[in-house]
Amino acid sequence: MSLRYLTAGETHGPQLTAIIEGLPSNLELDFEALNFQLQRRQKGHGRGRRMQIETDTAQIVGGVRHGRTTGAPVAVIVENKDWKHWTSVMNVEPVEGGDETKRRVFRPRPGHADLNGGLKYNLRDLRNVLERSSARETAARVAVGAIARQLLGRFGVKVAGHVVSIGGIEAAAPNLPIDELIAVTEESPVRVADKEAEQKMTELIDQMKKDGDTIGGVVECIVSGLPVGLGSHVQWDRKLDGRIAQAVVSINAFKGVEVGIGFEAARIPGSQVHDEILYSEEKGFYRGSNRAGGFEGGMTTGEPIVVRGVMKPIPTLYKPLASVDIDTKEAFTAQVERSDACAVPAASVVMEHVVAWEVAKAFLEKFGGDSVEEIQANLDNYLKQVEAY
Ligand SMILES: Cc1cc2nc3c(=O)[nH]c(=O)nc-3n(C[C@H](O)[C@H](O)[C@H](O)COP(=O)(O)O)c2cc1C
Ligand SMILES: C=C(O[C@@H]1CC(C(=O)O)=C[C@@H](OP(=O)(O)O)[C@H]1O)C(=O)O
Repeated sequence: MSLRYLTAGETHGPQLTAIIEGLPSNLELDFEALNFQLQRRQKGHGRGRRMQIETDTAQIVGGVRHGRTTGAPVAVIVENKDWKHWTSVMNVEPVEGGDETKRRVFRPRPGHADLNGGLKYNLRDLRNVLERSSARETAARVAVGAIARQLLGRFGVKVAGHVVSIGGIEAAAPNLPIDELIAVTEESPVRVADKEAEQKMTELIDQMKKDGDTIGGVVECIVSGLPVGLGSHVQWDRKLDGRIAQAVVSINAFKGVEVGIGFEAARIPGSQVHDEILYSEEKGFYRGSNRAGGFEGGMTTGEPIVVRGVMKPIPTLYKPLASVDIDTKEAFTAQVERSDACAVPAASVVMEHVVAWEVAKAFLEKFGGDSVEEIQANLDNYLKQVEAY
């Protein structure tokens, strides 16, 4: 059975829930490390007041005993502390003129899921769409991805992310060894590899906030320590670069993805794009560069995976854009919900975790076994085969 998960839960409901199926047994989980990833997702300049209310922690309520997976489905819960402020809004059927109607959403926000969701599901309170389309759900995805990350870590695979640009302000290309990129701390939970650029980004976000506006950016994720041959060229839905692209664009507000040099490849000749093949006794086959971002033919090359994601500006604007009242059909400005001005740093953490998930899934497809020991044996056997090739 391949690795899979589902999430459930509303942003102002009691909790988010995720069920993971297909994890091997005997994976030792580090709960502190898991919660650290959740806390990183809450940080970064530009987040709104909600993040001061929440202190995200994962409770594992199934599939783990004595700190180790048993092979059973793993169930994870992340509570919404904000729930207590929303219980009546979420539970009481709105009565005309009653308190609950005040939170009804009926002037959809351009850029959010409000209007499409309302039309599609025939819902006249667009809160029913908003509650699930909110990026609050990404807390559950980070919890799930943090477990995938620990599974990969067990086999020496490392995942790191950083902010490349915000509003066109570019941080210098990091060129940091992955260990330094990973070395995020409590004080600096999200990596911007260039302090001067980070300061300018902060000022831009503050300006946007003052103007009632929002701003997006570009984030990058790197995965190192992978063997050649995860994913496959033989069928479209087995190409791992394609699967990662889908996962990245599935993150709320992500509108683009690049693998390796990405769009730059359209501007320069092939001689400057493709990575030359080299061989040495100690390394085996390797590449002189990694412009391909770790992929050829939908399979890993053995070089680090490098993917970038583009996040559009947050849709909720405190100075709202034009919209239409769904009852009267009159022109109005869009409704304003409490909101972030910029969530690019947080989104870089989300991206690390959705990528970690896809890589872990492909890793288990290749080396699958029911316990980590069985996977290790399969991996060792394959590495021997590659070495002897
Ligand atoms: C970490 C994170 C935080 C977000 N915070 C907000 C927010 O506060 N307000 C908002 O309107 N959108 C926010 N978004 C974006 C919306 O969730 C997203 O634009 C919406 O679900 C519509 O989906 P789409 O943009 O992918 O089409 C956030 C996204 C992420 C990844
Ligand atoms: C709750 C989170 O992000 C939320 C994502 C979000 C949206 O519309 O996507 C809107 C805001 O929700 P609220 O109105 O409750 O403040 C963000 O805070 C989170 O990241 O945990």
